[in-house]
Amino acid sequence: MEAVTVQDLTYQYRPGGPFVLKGVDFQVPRGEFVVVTGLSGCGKSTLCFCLSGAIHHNRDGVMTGKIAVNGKNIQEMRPAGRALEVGMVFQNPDTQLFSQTVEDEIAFAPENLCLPPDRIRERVESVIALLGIAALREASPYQLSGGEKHLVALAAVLALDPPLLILDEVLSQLDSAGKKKVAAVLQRLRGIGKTVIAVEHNLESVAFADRLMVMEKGSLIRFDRMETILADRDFMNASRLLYDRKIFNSF
Ligand SMILES: Nc1ncnc2c1ncn2[C@@H]1O[C@H](COP(=O)(O)OP(=O)(O)OP(=O)(O)O)[C@@H](O)[C@H]1O
Repeated sequence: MEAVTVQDLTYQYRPGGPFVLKGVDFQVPRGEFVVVTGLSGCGKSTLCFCLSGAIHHNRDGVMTGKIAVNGKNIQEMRPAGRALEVGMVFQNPDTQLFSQTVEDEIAFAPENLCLPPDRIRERVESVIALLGIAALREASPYQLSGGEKHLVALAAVLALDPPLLILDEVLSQLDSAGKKKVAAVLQRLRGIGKTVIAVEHNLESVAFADRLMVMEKGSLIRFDRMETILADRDFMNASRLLYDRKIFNSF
């Protein structure tokens, strides 16, 4: 079964307003790692909000089309059920961090699901180990750097073990060592069968992805194997995507 099926998706932030997404159609099979890219303002974050169901918080918005996650219509799912199917890390992690300590932040969602205390502890410890953030355990999420906040938001989402992860520029605020570390974690997540849809501007750190989705002005203009698009010099130049010349030249 497909992890995600999107059919003729359109979105306006207000009735009669501009179409920020225009007839977007795609499918992502389970276990695939997809990177979404495109120039600023082309609709990547809006697509993420739609895929995660979070767009429902914007009451003025008008969404048409269909989104199915693991065969279930995302619009018809309750928030608790949705959180078990899809986890999203927002571009601005401040919007999703609210606990006193990093440990509490990670434990929050499993506690809300009323998991037994030993299973909560087990999940907290396993994501702390997976992301290598033991040193941040007692820290206040508000006092972390932008990159650390993204890591903690990712940890909190992983604590629910959702099969689909939507990541909106989680690597962008990390230094190059941090990028490598988190990219390795993302590859590991793919290795354990997670489906990942990750927005990134700079393709260098995510060159391991299976497929690349390129958006332009609310439309999906290309969705193909990562290496195929990177090797298409005319397309890369015309679409002004950010790439590292060393990678570009290696294809
Ligand atoms: N809350 C909002 N209300 C109205 N318009 C919005 C809102 N959020 C985004 N937009 C508009 O929707 C369009 C797409 O924005 P979006 O944030 O999805 O793009 P993006 O590709 O993620 O950009 P970036 O790479 O800069 O994060 C832009 O024109 C933006 O101004």
